[in-house]
Amino acid sequence: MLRSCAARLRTLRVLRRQPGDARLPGSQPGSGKLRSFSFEDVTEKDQALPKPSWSKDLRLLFDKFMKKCEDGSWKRLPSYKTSYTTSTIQDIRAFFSGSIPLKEELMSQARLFTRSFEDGLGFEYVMFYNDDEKRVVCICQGGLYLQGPPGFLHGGALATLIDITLGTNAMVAGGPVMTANLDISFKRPVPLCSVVVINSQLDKVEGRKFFVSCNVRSVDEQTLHTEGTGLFIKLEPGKSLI
Ligand SMILES: CCCCCCCCCCCCCCCCCC(=O)SCCNC(=O)CCNC(=O)[C@H](O)C(C)(C)COP(=O)(O)OP(=O)(O)OC[C@H]1O[C@@H](n2cnc3c(N)ncnc32)[C@H](O)[C@@H]1OP(=O)(O)O
Repeated sequence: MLRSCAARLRTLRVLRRQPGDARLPGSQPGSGKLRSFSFEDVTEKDQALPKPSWSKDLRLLFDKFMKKCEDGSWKRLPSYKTSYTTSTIQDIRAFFSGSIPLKEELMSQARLFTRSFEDGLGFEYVMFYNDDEKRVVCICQGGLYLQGPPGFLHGGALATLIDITLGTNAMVAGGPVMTANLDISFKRPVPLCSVVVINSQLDKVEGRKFFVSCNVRSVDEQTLHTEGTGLFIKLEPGKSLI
């Protein structure tokens, strides 16, 4: 497994040097400098689709869940490198009542943490949502740059994946939320480059409070790696965050 990860790393290093790389909108490829930027420049590519860096396990799981999407009971959730799309930036600013602390030019350089690594080296994941069951499943593969103990996934990386899965579950049910509390029990370490499944469930909604829980299991479901619960608070339009 680690050997295939190393091969992917070599391939990615070669790919990284190719010209015309538009992964960082606003940057001149190869110049190392940032040019002035307009949001219209963003050509967002859906990151939650198969890539060469995906392992066979991740591809098989992806196919399995795409099959479940065919009758409409499950939906694949697209995912982008920014936390927003070109058309929603004004809505987001209005929603947060001007309390986004970054200037627009810097905002244009900001990236969703989990989509900031090069393909295969960081977080590779796809989420699927079942509206009737209020469940979100995240299939994910933590790459070589997410190491904690030698050969294993960093606990903070796993906590991040849990946070975005639980947060997405709350968000698809109730709109924009922020994490107020996360409680995670690490039971068995996750081997680096392996694939795990985060199964989350919306347990309860009390006013603006969304209570969500999850477990993290190996692909063969034999190993329970982690359990977690989270509290997410629905944001109120116009209420400043800071
Ligand atoms: C149009 C916009 C669209 C945007 C779309 C963008 C698309 C993004 C797509 C990417 C997907 C990402 C998914 C999200 C996952 C990442 C989340 C983060 O990292 S987030 C980053 C990390 N997180 C942060 O940085 C958050 C920092 N914290 C905060 O900003 C605020 O504390 C708050 C917003 C969480 C709540 O503030 P506030 O609105 O003023 O709330 P109140 O004081 O009024 O309380 C309301 C109720 O909640 C209770 N309650 C509250 N807190 C707690 C608690 N800890 N413990 C227990 N309970 C708590 C409180 O007792 C009350 O209960 P009750 O009396 O009604 O019964």
